[in-house]
Amino acid sequence: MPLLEVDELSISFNQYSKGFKKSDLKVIQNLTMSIDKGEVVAVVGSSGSGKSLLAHAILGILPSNANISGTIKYDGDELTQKKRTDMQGDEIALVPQSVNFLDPLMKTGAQVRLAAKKKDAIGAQRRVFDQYHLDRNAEKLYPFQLSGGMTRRVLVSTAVISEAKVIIADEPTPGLDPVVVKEALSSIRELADNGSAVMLITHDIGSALSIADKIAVFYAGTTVEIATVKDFYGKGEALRHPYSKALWRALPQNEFLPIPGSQPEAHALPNGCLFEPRCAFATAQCSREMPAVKTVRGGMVRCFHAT
Ligand SMILES: Nc1ncnc2c1ncn2[C@@H]1O[C@H](COP(=O)(O)OP(=O)(O)OP(=O)(O)O)[C@@H](O)[C@H]1O
Ligand code: NI
Repeated sequence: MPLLEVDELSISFNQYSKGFKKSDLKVIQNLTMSIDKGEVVAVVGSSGSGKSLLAHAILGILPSNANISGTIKYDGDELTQKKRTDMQGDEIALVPQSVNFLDPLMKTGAQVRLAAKKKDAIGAQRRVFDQYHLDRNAEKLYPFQLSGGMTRRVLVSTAVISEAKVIIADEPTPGLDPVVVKEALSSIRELADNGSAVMLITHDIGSALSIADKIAVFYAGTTVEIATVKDFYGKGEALRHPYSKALWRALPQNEFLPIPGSQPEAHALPNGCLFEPRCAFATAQCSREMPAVKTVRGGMVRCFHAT
């Protein structure tokens, strides 16, 4: 049984435009995915595809104008707001996308200790800092005194010390030098090897492939494919969705072929398949209906024509 299970999740925002006409902006549609213990599932997709919103929905921190449908389950039970309060937030931890999640007025050591589960918070914090190559002096620094790489390691430390069973790392490596990226990624892999279920959110498919077990490909607020890392090779012949194949082929180390067109915006979504306007294989059915999720060769795909 998966530790975290998202089923047919949809999220929209109430918007009031001119003349007080209320409209509903759909940002996530019928999104389905799951993560097992010990597994890293990477969520890849371009900017605005709904990656951070998925993380925020799981953590129950969406803004109040969000409407949610579908279910999110943790260890078999639906994650209601009450269940989240009962768990006191220590089963699911976020490595946030923005350093703004750190308190600028609090020294990093004290901040990380707040998340500690053990009684000996200082000991636990020092062990985690050692593990992530943050020296003794680092605990006395304020967030603004940290380098980019140190900030990332402090953020990861917060998740590690919480001993959370589900860890969601939202874009943990932007703007870091390659050595630090590698280090941050391997520390995320370690979390899974120690038994956590990890969601790695990134727009960098290369990073995702280096540590993940599965890749969930997002497009315009839904999962178009979930494939194992082994399916990413050659010209993408083992992949199931035209968008995943195109993403793979667009990598510099592959054919570097750009995908014509752009991801539709939330206020102008197509009626049928969200990828239809850019798809070379689209038929009349694709412009009429959104394809349901199906299993093809052991992977999940949302395409009428996948074989
Ligand atoms: N509070 C909000 N009200 C209305 N729309 C929102 C709100 N928050 C996010 N959105 C919209 O939802 C969509 C998905 O946003 P999200 O932050 O999840 O994207 P992302 O995949 O994480 O992108 P990035 O790679 O840039 O971090 C975007 O189009 C965004 O503009
Ligand atoms: Ni994001």
